[in-house]
Amino acid sequence: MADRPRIFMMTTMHEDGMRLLHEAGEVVMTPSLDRAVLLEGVAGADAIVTRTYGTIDAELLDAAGPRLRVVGRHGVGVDHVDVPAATERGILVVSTPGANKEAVAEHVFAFMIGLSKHFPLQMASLREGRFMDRTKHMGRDIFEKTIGIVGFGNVGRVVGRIAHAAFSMRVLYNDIVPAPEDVENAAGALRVDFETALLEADYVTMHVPLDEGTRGMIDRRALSLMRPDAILINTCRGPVVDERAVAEALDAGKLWGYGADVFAEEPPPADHPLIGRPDVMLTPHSAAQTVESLRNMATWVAEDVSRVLRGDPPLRPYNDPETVSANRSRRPGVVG
Ligand SMILES: NC(=O)C1=CN([C@@H]2O[C@H](COP(=O)(O)OP(=O)(O)OC[C@H]3O[C@@H](n4cnc5c(N)ncnc54)[C@H](O)[C@@H]3O)[C@@H](O)[C@H]2O)C=CC1
Ligand SMILES: O=C(O)C(=O)COP(=O)(O)O
Repeated sequence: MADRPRIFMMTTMHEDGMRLLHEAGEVVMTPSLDRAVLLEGVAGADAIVTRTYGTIDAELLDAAGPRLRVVGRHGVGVDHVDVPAATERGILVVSTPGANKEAVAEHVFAFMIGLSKHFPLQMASLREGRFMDRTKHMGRDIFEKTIGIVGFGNVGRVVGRIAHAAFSMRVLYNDIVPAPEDVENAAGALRVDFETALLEADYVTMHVPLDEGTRGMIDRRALSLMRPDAILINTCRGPVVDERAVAEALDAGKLWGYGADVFAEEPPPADHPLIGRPDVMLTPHSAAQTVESLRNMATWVAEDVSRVLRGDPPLRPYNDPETVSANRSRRPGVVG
């Protein structure tokens, strides 16, 4: 069919989601995320599907042309999408909130357990034939310690529930919006200000979106408030944490360990100050890369992109459909 919607993919994804998109339109996969390739390839698209990489700004939206109706975000963070520019142009943005919350929360506990028990050091001892060094690195238990959860949304709440139910932890959270009482109760969680979370927590874990209010939230000052034996975890976005300040705190013995799935720059440079240290655990933005989470993200985004393309309201809009629709009707030359 000549007039099938054109779905421009900036990434591949789980086959269950791909199948839905192939039913909804003509799927075109970009051969690379090179800017010039994207600007050329996106022309004439009705939909764009993105994951974490490849900036979707006003220029790219304009390069798509007047048919573009929807940007589908496989995943949660939309810091690489200019949402106001999309709204202004009458383009819906849909995402998959909650699709990866268990995957990321479990990843947080992998870091918490691994760093508390000195896994990097102990595994190196074993690998290097120093088995009897087993007593050299005194770990610690998580049971009944205090966790400070910064950002108590989908991921933060699962972290809170696990901390409470599995480790009997004291759960403090900091969020700009108070959680409903039943949500707080499910995690035995108490809302505190940012400084209190930093001052009192044995584990501080970051679950905020990257925006102007959260960029550099964990800086030298924040680190100086934390306990010297605290463990800091960052699975949200690299720029939320000042990595150099973390390296300095670790060097000065003012932080027990750092676990991160995200970096200020991705991929990080080879001479990154944290890579290779025994007091950190780092993964390559892989917290959401589990079977269940990948299937959720792919099928949920494909479902919403398909809905929008056939004129149905999306289930998980990120921008306001009414504003989008009003702006769209005012745009000259738009299609559909
Ligand atoms: N490593 C990975 O693969 C993944 C990373 N992420 C990142 O983690 C972030 C959080 O994910 P979700 O919990 O699913 O998002 P969410 O949107 O459900 O929760 C974010 C929470 O942060 C709060 N918040 C916003 N600004 C704040 C501030 N200045 N101080 C305190 N709280 C603030 C919000 O009110 C909200 O409750 C995402 O935005 C994304 O960037 C999410 C999933 C996977
Ligand atoms: O959901 C997010 O924000 C993530 O960072 C992971 O998303 P991805 O697997 O890159 O689509």
